[in-house]
Amino acid sequence: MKSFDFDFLKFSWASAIDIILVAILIYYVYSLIRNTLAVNLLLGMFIILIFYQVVKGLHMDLLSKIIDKFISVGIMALIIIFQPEIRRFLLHIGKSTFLQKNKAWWGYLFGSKDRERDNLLRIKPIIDACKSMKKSRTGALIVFVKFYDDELFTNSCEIIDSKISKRLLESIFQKHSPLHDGAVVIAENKIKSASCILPLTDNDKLPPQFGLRHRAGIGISETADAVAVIVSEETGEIAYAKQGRVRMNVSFGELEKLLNKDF
Ligand SMILES: Nc1ncnc2c1ncn2[C@@H]1O[C@H](COP(=O)(O)OP(=O)(O)OP(=O)(O)O)[C@@H](O)[C@H]1O
Repeated sequence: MKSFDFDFLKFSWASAIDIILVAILIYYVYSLIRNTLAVNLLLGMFIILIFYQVVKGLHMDLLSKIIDKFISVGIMALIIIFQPEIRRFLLHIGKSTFLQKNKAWWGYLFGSKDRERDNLLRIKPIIDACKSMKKSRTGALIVFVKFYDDELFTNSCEIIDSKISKRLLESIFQKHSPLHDGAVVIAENKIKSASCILPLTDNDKLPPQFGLRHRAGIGISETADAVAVIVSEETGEIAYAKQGRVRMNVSFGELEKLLNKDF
């Protein structure tokens, strides 16, 4: 009689590490795609995979061949569909490395006090502009990126490349300015461009009051390593978008802390 092979039940340290790493990977993927349409896509794939296993188990050759072909083409399709998530995932891994996380060490080696002071100086005009735009109910969308990606922004943007200033931000967003439509992009310590058309998020779980400005702010935080500050024209409320998630009603104290951390 044929005996069962229980070899696969042998458990080693390598298996334990393997399981832990897979659990961490699943957690990372889940936290990146949570509240996005990618969850539905992943669920759809999962259902197809289960169906494939059932069909294969029942030896339904024709159907399993069709699904097999579909899956092999599907891998390419998945890379295209999940391109923003894959990009974010890789950026996230890069940003979470030991040296990146321990900025104190970088600062110690390369003069953190100066950097902190520079940071506050650079953030202050933005906070002041937001305060005044909130008061005057001027809608604004400001995107912060570490490195300006020509491919992502130059198509629709008006290049500015100027020092960050409160009055410049206010005049860009005031209603009669020809540049007020779209987003301002701040990178490398400069107002790089204005009037930028950004990709809109297709998240269908956002509150109904979110219009295009909010959707564009959230959209760019999903597709690029960017954060966005949104000043609502309707309510004057400040929102902060990061990694596809949005924080509403952000106070100026919080905004300063968030920008100091992320920008
Ligand atoms: N794809 C886009 N990229 C950048 N900015 C955009 C985009 N689409 C719309 N906007 C900006 O959003 C403005 C329209 O905002 P809308 O009223 O739809 O937004 P909202 O999210 O409801 O915000 P508010 O509370 O300010 O009304 C446009 O005038 C334009 O400046």
